[in-house]
Amino acid sequence: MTTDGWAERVEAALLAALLDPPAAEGEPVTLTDRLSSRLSPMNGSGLIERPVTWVALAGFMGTGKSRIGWELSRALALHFVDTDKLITRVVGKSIPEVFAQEGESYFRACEAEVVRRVTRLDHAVVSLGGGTFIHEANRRTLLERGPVVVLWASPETVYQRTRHSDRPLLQSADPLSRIRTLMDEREEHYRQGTIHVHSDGRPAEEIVEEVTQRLWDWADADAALGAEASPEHGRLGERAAD
Ligand SMILES: Nc1ncnc2c1ncn2[C@@H]1O[C@H](COP(=O)(O)OP(=O)(O)O)[C@@H](O)[C@H]1O
Ligand SMILES: O=C(O)C1=C[C@@H](OP(=O)(O)O)[C@@H](O)[C@H](O)C1
Ligand SMILES: [Mg+2]
Repeated sequence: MTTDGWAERVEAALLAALLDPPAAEGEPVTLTDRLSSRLSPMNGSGLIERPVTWVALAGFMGTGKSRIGWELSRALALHFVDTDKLITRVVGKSIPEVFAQEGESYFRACEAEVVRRVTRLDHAVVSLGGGTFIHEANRRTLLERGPVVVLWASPETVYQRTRHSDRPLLQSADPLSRIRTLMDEREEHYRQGTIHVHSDGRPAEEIVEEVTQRLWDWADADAALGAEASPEHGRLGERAAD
């Protein structure tokens, strides 16, 4: 198994996924430049105040990472990256095809590379796959980069939300038992996230609202901690406004 050339392909896919239309002649072409140039028109009417300019969403399958991540990115006027979609784009196969034809370990290697790349982005909401945060190196890289919001749901909710999908790890004669077992195994890892939000029986807008509020609380606490360490750090100008 090899992921040679992956860094370049992931970079190209990130650019393609985030940039529409493609760069015109004379426009900045690095990812960071393009991200800031794409966001700048929104600054015309004043500052955009956000709690953060980067956040990742983790949690079990079906907790709503992809959907809530997308809606959160709209609410915060940030770009959106779903790591599974990125892998699908780079490999040219669906996630079930990657698992069936290349194997899970290949998929995990792709995931690790994608984590390294998306943690170098700014102005982005990143929705992870359900297994991404389970691997220690990914977890460390993500938590060093910024807050990781973990979404939670009961096994029954997960089952209802995933029963008509083709998630490879849930192809079982008894998917509910499989969900329970896998969730038990993974729980201790998910607990290491920064912020925890329940998604059972709640509409997406309510979840996005709670996530946003909790990110503000986190950012304020972080700024207060920084101010204690160094009085310069906590000033308003240091917050994630642009
Ligand atoms: N809060 C919610 N209430 C109802 N359905 C939801 C909610 N969040 C997500 N869903 C639906 O559940 C399914 C799985 O959500 P998804 O975002 O793909 O989860 P994940 O990325 O965590 O696996 C999708 O059909 C999605 O629209
Ligand atoms: O939990 C997992 O290991 C997986 C979760 C999936 O993503 P979602 O959590 O978005 O369904 C996808 O990455 C892959 O099927 C493996
Ligand atoms: Mg998803």
